[in-house]
Amino acid sequence: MSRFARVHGVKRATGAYKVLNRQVGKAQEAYSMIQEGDRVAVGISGGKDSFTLMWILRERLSRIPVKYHLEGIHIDPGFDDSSADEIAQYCESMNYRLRVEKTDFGIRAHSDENRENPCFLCSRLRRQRLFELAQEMGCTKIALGHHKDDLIETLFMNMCYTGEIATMKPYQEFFGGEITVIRPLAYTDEKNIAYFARAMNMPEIENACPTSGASKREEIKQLLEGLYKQNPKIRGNLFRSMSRVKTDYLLK
Ligand SMILES: Nc1ncnc2c1ncn2[C@@H]1O[C@H](COP(=O)(O)OP(=O)(O)OP(=O)(O)O)[C@@H](O)[C@H]1O
Repeated sequence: MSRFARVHGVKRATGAYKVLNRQVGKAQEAYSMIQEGDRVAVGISGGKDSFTLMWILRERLSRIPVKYHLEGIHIDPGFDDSSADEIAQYCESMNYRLRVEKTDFGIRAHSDENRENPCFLCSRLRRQRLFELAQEMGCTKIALGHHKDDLIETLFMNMCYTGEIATMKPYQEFFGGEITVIRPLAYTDEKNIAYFARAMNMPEIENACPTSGASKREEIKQLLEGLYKQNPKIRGNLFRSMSRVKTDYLLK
């Protein structure tokens, strides 16, 4: 355990820390996500996933031989002023570097001029800005806090709403490899992250988005939760199925 972990009182979360560390290590190994000298922009939303992501990337840095640089970026969707301030305060207290970018993406996505689903437009604008800022800051990798449950939900979202079989990749290159999105929590269950974040007293900063909690993704989440209650093996099987695709048994 690193000095960073001890200083931040990881003892209370030892079990969850061990699982988190093992699964992040496994993802890193499977995809060689971060290499020596990388400048990594970490997308910080104010929720448990991205705070846990920043924490574990920072903690590993003080323990593993590979050296890299972390830059937090928060894209403020413009609903209120207080959440960005709270995120900045927490990051400062943890000594994380953070850039806050004020935008009106959330407001625009919910205005009458937008004919799309607000979540689609908001996340597209946020992603574009995140890419631009990362490049401006000299980062070639962008780390996002998506976890195992997000990947399974995305598979279902794509099947149900776009008629495609696809998910988010743990390691995904863009613009011919100029920038790479990495998802170091891809092998980690949301439950473990939630337990870890609570035990570590990480703040969960209120999301002022009016669509939050009422999205299509939330419906899929509920559906999956129902399946997992019937048989807990289903989560693992669904996750594994994404890397065991029998294309010969699909339609043309
Ligand atoms: N406003 C934002 N600014 C920067 N990065 C963001 C922002 N919103 C989301 N992200 C990044 O995208 C990831 C997935 O976003 P999503 O909205 O699905 O969050 P989530 O599953 O609720 O996670 P979290 O607990 O981090 O909020 C986040 O973990 C974070 O890395």
